[in-house]
Amino acid sequence: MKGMDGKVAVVTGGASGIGYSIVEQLLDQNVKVVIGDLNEDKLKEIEENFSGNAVGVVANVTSESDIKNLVDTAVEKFGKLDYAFNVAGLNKSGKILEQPYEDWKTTVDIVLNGIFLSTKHEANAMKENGGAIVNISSLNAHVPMFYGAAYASAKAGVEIFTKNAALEFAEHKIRVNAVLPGLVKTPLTASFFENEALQEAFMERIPEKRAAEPSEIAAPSLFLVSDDASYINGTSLVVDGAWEITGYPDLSKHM
Ligand SMILES: NC(=O)C1=CN([C@@H]2O[C@H](COP(=O)(O)OP(=O)(O)OC[C@H]3O[C@@H](n4cnc5c(N)ncnc54)[C@H](O)[C@@H]3O)[C@@H](O)[C@H]2O)C=CC1
Ligand SMILES: CC(=O)C(C)=O
Repeated sequence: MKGMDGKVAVVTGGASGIGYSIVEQLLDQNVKVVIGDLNEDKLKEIEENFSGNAVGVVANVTSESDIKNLVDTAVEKFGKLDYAFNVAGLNKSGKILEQPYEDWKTTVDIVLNGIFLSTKHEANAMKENGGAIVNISSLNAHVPMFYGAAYASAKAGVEIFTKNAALEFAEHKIRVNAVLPGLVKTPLTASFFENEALQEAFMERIPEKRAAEPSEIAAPSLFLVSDDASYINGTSLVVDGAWEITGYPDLSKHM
């Protein structure tokens, strides 16, 4: 992709699933990568496999000092920061009537507050020379899902936050875009694929009749930071195999 050779990127949540696929594709484009994640063992394994080109930093996206350290590491090791992919996330949603407030707060903290902290520090490191940021939201930002209120609310927050950041950072030549994946086969969604009835219900609604592979979310994410997307800013790219058109199945029957 245009302009990527020799760039430096930070990827939060890069030890698994979509984030890891982004890391692999960045390394293929000769981009140096600094990964922030909680999974120390996986970070060590990645560092060993891609010696010198990928650096792992144990970082919790809800900790401002961890995020600052992550960004500082990229600048110290590789001299600059050009791209950032804010991917870390989880889903501790549940029935609203029964949802423990702690689970609600954990979800919003990681999914939404983590994106704020990451974007803030990444953009501060980019503001002299410009750059590009991709925030991973979800189709749930547009379409509600039974028992997914905390996650969906936080992901909708990520989408509008991304547009606000694009507005504020344009003067620094930093583009900020959101990617909204549909169903992707990763450890996060493993339980969906273990429940046959649930899987069938999803497939009835997804016109492509399949979940995405992580690489199918990573590739459009890389496109958005590349020079090929130089006039794309503040947008939301839905990558869902046309699922948004049909809406979520009635999961209450299967959970
Ligand atoms: N898998 C799917 O169907 C979809 C996923 N997404 C979003 O894509 C992103 C990546 O998800 P997946 O790759 O599916 O999940 P995953 O579970 O495979 O990977 C998530 C990564 O984030 C890390 N992480 C979790 N909490 C963290 C924290 N507080 N600080 C730092 N790292 C943390 C985990 O250790 C893990 O490596 C998430 O934001 C998720 O909400 C969005 C739409 C669909
Ligand atoms: C769309 C989404 O975020 C899922 C299925 O986790």
